[in-house]
Amino acid sequence: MTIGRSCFKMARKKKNKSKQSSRRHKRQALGVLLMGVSLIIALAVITHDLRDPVSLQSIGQGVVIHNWFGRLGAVLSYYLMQWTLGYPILILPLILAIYAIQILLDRTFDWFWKTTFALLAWGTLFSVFLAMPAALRTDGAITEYFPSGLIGGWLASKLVIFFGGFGSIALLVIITLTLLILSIRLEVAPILVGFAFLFDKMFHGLKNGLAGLLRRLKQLRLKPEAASPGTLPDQANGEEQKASDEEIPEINLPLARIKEDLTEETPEPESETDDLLDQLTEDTTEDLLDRLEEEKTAGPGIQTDLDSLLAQLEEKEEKEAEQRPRESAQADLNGNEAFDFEVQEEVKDKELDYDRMLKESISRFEFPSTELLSDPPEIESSVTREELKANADLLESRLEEFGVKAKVIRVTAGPVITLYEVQPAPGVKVSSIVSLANDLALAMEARGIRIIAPIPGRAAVGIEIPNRNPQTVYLKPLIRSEKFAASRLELPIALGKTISGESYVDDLSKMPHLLVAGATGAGKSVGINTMLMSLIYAVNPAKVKFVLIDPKRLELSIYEDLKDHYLLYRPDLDEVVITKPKNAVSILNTLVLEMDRRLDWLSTLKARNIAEFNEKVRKMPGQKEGHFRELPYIVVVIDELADLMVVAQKEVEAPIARLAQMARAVGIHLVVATQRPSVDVITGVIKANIPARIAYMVSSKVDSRTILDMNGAEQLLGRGDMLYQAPGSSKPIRLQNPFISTEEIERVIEHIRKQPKMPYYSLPQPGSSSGAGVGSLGDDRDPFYDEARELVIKHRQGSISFLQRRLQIGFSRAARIMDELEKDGIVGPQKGSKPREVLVSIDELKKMRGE
Ligand SMILES: Nc1ncnc2c1ncn2[C@@H]1O[C@H](COP(=O)(O)OP(=O)(O)OP(=O)(O)O)[C@@H](O)[C@H]1O
Repeated sequence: MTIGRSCFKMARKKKNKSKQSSRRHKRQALGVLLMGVSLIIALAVITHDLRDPVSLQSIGQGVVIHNWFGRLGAVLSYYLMQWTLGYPILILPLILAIYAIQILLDRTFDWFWKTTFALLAWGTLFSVFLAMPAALRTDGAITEYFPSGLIGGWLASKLVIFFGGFGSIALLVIITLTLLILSIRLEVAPILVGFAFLFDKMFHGLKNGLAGLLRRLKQLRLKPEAASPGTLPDQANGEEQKASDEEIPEINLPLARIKEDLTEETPEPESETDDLLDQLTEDTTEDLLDRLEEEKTAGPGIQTDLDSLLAQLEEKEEKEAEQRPRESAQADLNGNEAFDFEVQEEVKDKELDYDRMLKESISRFEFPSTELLSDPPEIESSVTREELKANADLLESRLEEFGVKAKVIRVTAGPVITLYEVQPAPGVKVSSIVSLANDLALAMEARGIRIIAPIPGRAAVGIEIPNRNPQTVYLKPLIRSEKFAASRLELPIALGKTISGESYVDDLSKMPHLLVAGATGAGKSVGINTMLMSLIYAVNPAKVKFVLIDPKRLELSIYEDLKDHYLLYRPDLDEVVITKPKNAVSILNTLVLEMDRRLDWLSTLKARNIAEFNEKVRKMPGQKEGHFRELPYIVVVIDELADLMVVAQKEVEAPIARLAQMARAVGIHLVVATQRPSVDVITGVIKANIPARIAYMVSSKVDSRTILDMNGAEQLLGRGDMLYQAPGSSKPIRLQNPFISTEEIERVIEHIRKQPKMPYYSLPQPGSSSGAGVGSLGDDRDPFYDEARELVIKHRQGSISFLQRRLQIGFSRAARIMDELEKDGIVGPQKGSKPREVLVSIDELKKMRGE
């Protein structure tokens, strides 16, 4: 039976694989074809030659064709160019090529349509530009449409006719600028600021120039009086001074003024020099040196002033030299600040982009219709009343044969099994019925009979007997059921139908983790698929993300297409649905980091759980954009834990145990499935922290006890027959899991794939030194240490708030990391409110890491 099932399964996998590969090949063929067509069009247009004939009919023998693609190329390029946009029609093959790339990569570029429209607009504009000379020459009466094409020619001629030559050029310039702003997001403000700055500089330059000229003119007028020797206090030098003044006419004007001031017995002659120096300090050193040169030529009479001037100049130079490193350091700092400002702006922009994209994706997201799911077959054989009555009588008589007097008081027929509630006669021990399970199965010709003794809350023993014609439970009616549709559950999962045929829905967020066990072929994979589908039908991809770990391969690979919607993955790993144990360990550790990060955020907002946190964030819209964002739930599915445990038990167990212990509050929920529910796979630590369990048919009582802590699962029928142990309830409930086919899943996934993409929810990157993050578990270092170190060095920003913002962690944690960084000599000590100095360069960091 099991062999049959696994054969069937293998065949299904094979079928899926070959279907996927044939689709991929068709797609690739189409992509290459389109690429080829685009290349042919482009080359035909580029090699268009006016001498070539323009009609296929008119082409006679012996005509030389210049076009690379012969007659067809000549005609094609003629119609494409002359009847449309002229040379700018090259945008057509360009658009076609982009489209072909999309097909080849099986991706839809968000910017495709925008770019297409932009290219069309630019093409048209260029075409008009090309036609402008002819239109201006002929006053709008164009007759030649080369190289502009008909469209450009017609538009250019109309422009010239209506707006005149100057008007149409002005209009074209305005349109070009508008298009530039729209298409390359050209910022006008910085250009205007640039112009303003230029004008300002020019204005000041002009003003200073004029002022200087005026000053000089004024001083020229002062010169004769200043040069009067009689006014000099030092009469002995009078003659010499006179001579020198004559020799050097107007150049020593400032000093002449000093001399003049001295004669007027100004109280502090030095202060005048200071004044002068003050004025000079406003000038550049070159100005000063120029002027000094001038003073030097002024002769010995003014030597003292020159000396003092020289001394002052030296002093100034020293000061300048001293200041230079500081200034450059300052400039560096400023540079850095500006850079960081840009970085912050960029980050902010990105955050705003993220929020905008998220908002748009949420509002435009359409849930899949239940029509995509298959209908249950119209006529399903159901058990008739008579049949049930006959079975009840048979059961009573069989029990009597074994010496047990009992009466069937109620019969409930489910889709797969029927529950007979039996009331033992006075004096009959319940245990005597329980021990009859196997004998009864034989007597009733039934496969597995499960006895519930007693039925909780009832004075009866339950005997579950499989129906002869079991019905399949379909997902569609369950999703449509009131229980599912009207549920206000955070993560509703349609688990199946109860024995009485009622829909059973539970909330994964309340479970909060789920252990699924069952022998191969018992229905685990179908069960996991129905869980994922339930979530897809109920929760927007912005609110829930899946991490899928599938070491068996192929089982969950079908969900790869949900990459841009529901999947959470690490771009640095080479797979989005994890199949390699190495990657599984890595992503599990990343999830531990994510958990830590979320715990931190929750504590910052004083929220007890993710629902409270999201509620608080919703109520602070201002904050939301800057700092906190609503968090999606994360559902981690591991389909076959045993396959991971075999390879790396310790590495896998540690993060699973940590997540199971602490992640419930932060919205990370585990669904762990295994076909080997033995203690080496479901270890005590894992089991103790995963309270909700699903047991499909297992092969032994021991397995049943490992998963449920009781017998019973070994009596299940397979094909989705299961026992669900809800956390906190004393007894498991028997459910029939809904069935979903691969085709249904494909249809739903195809629908989701067409929905607007969600922005990527980034997971924290595990630090390089801690390997795949495993080391961070036992390490004293903060798990964010490596990332923080890299950020600080890269952006040269040693501030706590920077770390808070970039890592989205609380203050105390960021401060702790900063202390660690200081201890390790990455940043300098705290100096007031300024950011700390970053002491290590990016190259040094690389060396530290041994790169
Ligand atoms: N809920 C269900 N209703 C009807 N049939 C089911 C149901 N679940 C599973 N089956 C049948 O059982 C087969 C095996 O199921 P499934 O692939 O889920 O088993 P499994 O437990 O995942 O096995 P394995 O461990 O080998 O992967 C399915 O192909 C399907 O025919």
